[in-house]
Amino acid sequence: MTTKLYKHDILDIFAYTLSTRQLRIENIFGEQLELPIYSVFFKYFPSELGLKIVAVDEASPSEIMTLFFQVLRDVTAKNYVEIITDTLVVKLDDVEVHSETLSLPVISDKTLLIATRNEGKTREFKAMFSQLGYTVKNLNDFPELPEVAETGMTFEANARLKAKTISELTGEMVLADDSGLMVDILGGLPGVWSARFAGDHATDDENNAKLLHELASTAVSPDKRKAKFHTTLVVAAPEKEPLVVEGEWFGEIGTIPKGDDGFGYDPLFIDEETGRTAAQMSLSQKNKVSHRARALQNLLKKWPEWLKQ
Ligand SMILES: O=c1nc[nH]c2c1ncn2[C@H]1C[C@H](O)[C@@H](COP(=O)(O)OP(=O)(O)OP(=O)(O)O)O1
Ligand SMILES: [Mg+2]
Repeated sequence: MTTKLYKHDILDIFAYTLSTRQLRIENIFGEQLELPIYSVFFKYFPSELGLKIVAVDEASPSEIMTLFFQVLRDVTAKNYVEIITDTLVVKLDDVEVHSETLSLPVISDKTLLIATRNEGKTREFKAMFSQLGYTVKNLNDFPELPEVAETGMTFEANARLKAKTISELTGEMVLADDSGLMVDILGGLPGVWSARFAGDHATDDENNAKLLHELASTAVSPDKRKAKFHTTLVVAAPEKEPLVVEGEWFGEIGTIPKGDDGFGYDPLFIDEETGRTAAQMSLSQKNKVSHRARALQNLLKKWPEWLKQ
């Protein structure tokens, strides 16, 4: 007897299994497999549905979410947008996919060009977008594309400049990120000049040293070292009005650099929630709380409407 598994079956099974931590799925022979979710050997059997089950063992929430999207795509052989609008509530520790029409951006060949040469940003975007099935490329993959002069006085102006210029040159949909550190006692500096705080071709270490120097005389107590990271993301595509979102992350500036992860001012930026510097966080930890992660969450909410433009 062959059990027909349709999309809603799979969704029900997934929602049930992930909530009960038991993975229960009927294979094409109608046998039910009761398996604990996190030591699950979740095997697809080839069937007329074209369903195949992949071994998932000790998977992390993001890996299971990737599997979840893969199952949905395999079962319906459709792209994310159709599938996601039917997704049930799936709770996985700190990753939640809601049933209302959450649509994920659909990019034809699943490649997204980021108008940046900053590998620190790119590493974070790669981690975020790979969970949604996309390959991220940046301007270092296209050396023939020009450096865009950031003549804007705001993050949005610069992000628009970067996204629009590269989109017009390539005819592609392009995401740009203009971001920076804004320190209260410095009146919001270095802000849009964060990359050039210590001079036109300053390194991260030089920028951090300048920041410590600027604060040494004026801001001894922690309450005088309040700061935030800001990101403005702009998506530009031919014949469309650009999509603009932003995100912020609050904290304070440390007195000595701590941590080896991240990039830019991360070793000096102390997250207000955890008291750890951004450089003391792993990539996935930072990608849950950072200004960039928050901006991306805002982007994913606005994306479906923007795509229909
Ligand atoms: O998560 C972050 N953690 C630490 N520092 C950060 C972060 N996000 C931006 N920042 C700093 C780095 C750079 O000094 C400036 C961004 O300047 P910004 O012009 O947006 O980037 P960029 O010039 O390095 O590369 P690009 O313009 O090609 O995207 O703010
Ligand atoms: Mg820049």
